[in-house]
Amino acid sequence: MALETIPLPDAAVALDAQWLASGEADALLRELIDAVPWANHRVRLFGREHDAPRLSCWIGDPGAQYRYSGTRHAPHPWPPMLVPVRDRLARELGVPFNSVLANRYRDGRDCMGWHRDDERDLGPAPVIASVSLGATRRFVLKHVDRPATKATLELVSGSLLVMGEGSQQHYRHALPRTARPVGERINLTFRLVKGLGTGG
Ligand SMILES: O=C(O)CCC(=O)C(=O)O
Ligand SMILES: [Fe+2]
Repeated sequence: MALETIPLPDAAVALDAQWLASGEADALLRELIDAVPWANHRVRLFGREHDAPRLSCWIGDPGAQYRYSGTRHAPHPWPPMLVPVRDRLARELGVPFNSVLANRYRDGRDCMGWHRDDERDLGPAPVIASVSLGATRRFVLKHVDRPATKATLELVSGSLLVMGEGSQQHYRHALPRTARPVGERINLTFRLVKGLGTGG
């Protein structure tokens, strides 16, 4: 693993452009397209509900619930091909990830708006491991208090982006839409949901 630090104040962010070999990344993309029950999640924007511009699936250990649009959702069980990926990330990063949000961007119109992954269930300083498969897409980070402090990263197939301490507290991130013709992409954000089984 060759993680390179992205120099951003107040946050530990690192990128390994070649965490998976390209053949491995291609195979995983194909397998996940078939194995995952992709669905349109609903998102709330300015008080109104819309279909998110992407397909998603929340995957994890039983009890690793996920909140969106004000509702708690039970996780889909781990598809077998994600288990070695999760275990390798846990080993290399020292974080016992128990869930992953899988997002599927069918083309350049699919995207994700500015947000933070700062759900209370992830604790005050979550480490999020983001694995990208398929088409290269642009990923942007912007400091919450200083909008001039930002970074633009090209997330290629097989890359691993680690958003560590401070990254959710001090930055927002987004995956903008693009008019360029781009193929399909899957992104996997591995997370550690705390307090499993407490029901709180
Ligand atoms: O698709 C990406 O690279 C970003 C996904 C993301 O930010 C998320 O799942 O919270
Ligand atoms: Fe995110």
